[in-house]
Amino acid sequence: MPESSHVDLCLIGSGSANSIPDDRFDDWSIALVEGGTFGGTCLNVGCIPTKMYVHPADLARTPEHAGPLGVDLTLDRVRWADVRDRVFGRIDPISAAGERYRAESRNIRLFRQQARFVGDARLRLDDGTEITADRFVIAAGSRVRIASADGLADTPYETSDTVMRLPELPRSMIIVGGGYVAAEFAHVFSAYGTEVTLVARGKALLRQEDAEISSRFTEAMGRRVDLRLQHTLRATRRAERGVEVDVDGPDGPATLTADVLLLATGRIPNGDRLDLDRTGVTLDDDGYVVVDEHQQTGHPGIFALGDVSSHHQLKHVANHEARVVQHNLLHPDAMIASDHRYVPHAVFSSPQVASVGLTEEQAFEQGIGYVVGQTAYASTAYGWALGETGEHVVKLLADPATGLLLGAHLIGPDASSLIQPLIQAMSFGQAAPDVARGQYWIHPAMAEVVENALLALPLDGRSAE
Ligand SMILES: Cc1cc2nc3c(=O)[nH]c(=O)nc-3n(C[C@H](O)[C@H](O)[C@H](O)COP(=O)(O)OP(=O)(O)OC[C@H]3O[C@@H](n4cnc5c(N)ncnc54)[C@H](O)[C@@H]3O)c2cc1C
Ligand SMILES: NC(=O)c1ccc[n+]([C@@H]2O[C@H](COP(=O)([O-])OP(=O)(O)OC[C@H]3O[C@@H](n4cnc5c(N)ncnc54)[C@H](O)[C@@H]3O)[C@@H](O)[C@H]2O)c1
Repeated sequence: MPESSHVDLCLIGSGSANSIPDDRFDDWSIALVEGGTFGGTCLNVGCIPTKMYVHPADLARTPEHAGPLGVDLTLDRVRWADVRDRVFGRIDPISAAGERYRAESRNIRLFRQQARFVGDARLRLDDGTEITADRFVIAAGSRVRIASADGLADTPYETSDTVMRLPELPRSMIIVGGGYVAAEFAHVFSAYGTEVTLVARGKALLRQEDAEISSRFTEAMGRRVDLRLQHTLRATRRAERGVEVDVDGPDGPATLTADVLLLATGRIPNGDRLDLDRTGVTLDDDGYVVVDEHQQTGHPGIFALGDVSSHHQLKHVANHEARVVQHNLLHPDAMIASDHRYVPHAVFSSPQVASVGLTEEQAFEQGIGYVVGQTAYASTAYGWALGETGEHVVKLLADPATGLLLGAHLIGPDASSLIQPLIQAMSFGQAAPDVARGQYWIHPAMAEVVENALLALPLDGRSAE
């Protein structure tokens, strides 16, 4: 007969929720339910392995960047199997050790199954085990969205879940999508030597970015891959070697062939697979669990965090929300709110892109007054050292009345790190002139491009005070 148990806390998902139980929860009885690979998306198939593929890709492009500076280098080859085995030789043991640690813990019981709600605060696992709990945390993440195309069911294809474990480096690859995943893998595989065709239905790549950044990125990627913008996927089929893909573009239909097809067409939150209506938890129109500022769902004592409830679908957001939920579980009478005011993101492609706050288009559409300050990497001393030619920029938007930053958008080397003082300025309400002149900027570091963009804002030295 299937067992049933009652616990103080039930966590659904071992990604970000796994960081919640620390020694303050030692006297809580906890159930941790995980139906997939222990550790979730970021560790196993997301942020961490992808960036471990991006760094070797950056290295593989060194000869391209060194030549114009007078250093002739050649790339012999990328040893795919060694790259892959380094990545998963590092990650798989971390996942296994994390699982072992939880499985052996005194007060936490690990259930390695899929779960669904079958009643009010009542969860059923695949083997029939039922768990009731005083509090639940739904941290079930998201899954790959598969684009539809005739014949896809009979065509071999990869997604971000599988492509990093390919047995060998493909000679050619068709990537469908124009967002984060497509941008990062187009960089990785083209740098490794794969012939990449990138099929995107929009007029540009990374269309959620500020239009100027998206357009600069599209232009740069267009020089590296066979870029098919405004193309839709119609049909796919298995070919003698690899796949054939029929697409429709502005010049009519075309058939593309490649060894491998990679679908990078977004992610769907997993709330739809939990029968949440049985426990009074609602989903919004896009399928995300609805939570309040305390990360609490409509059902008191049931919290949600991360990709299952956050439109951002970013690990640093899931981590922040996990800290908020952790506090609110421990201090139900003094709950704290999540801070989603200035959520940054970066695309680890080449060039890198990083952004926080409003794009110029959003500021315009929302009728918010703004001024723009923009500086090219090429105009700073370290930009000269790098041989920058003007395509990489820092673009800032600020409120002309207060000098407070409204948005920051970077494209170029180390954009994901260079943006941090701008995230800090926005988070702590520091006005642009104060950030520019209230501290030293190391000369001649690349960060001077940020200083110069702050100084380029037409603000007459205005500060928030
Ligand atoms: C290729 C890729 C690259 C990425 N790169 C970055 C990046 O560079 N930076 C960044 O900030 N973000 C990145 N992300 C996004 C980031 O990985 C996610 O935002 C983050 O991992 C979400 O964490 P989570 O805890 O919400 O969900 P997850 O880590 O996905 O955890 C959810 C867990 O719940 C389990 N589960 C789901 N349903 C059930 C069920 N019914 N029963 C039992 N268990 C269940 C799943 O198996 C999973 O292990 C990337 C994502 C991808 C796909
Ligand atoms: N560096 C990072 O932080 C990072 C990296 C990778 C992934 N992620 C996270 O993972 C999520 C998923 O990434 P993603 O790139 O898959 O999603 P995305 O939402 O960034 O991009 C999806 C792309 O697929 C296209 N698309 C959707 N349906 C399509 C269809 N039927 N036919 C053709 N094209 C279609 C969209 O137009 C878009 O260009 C991101 O939203 C992001 O939150 C983050």
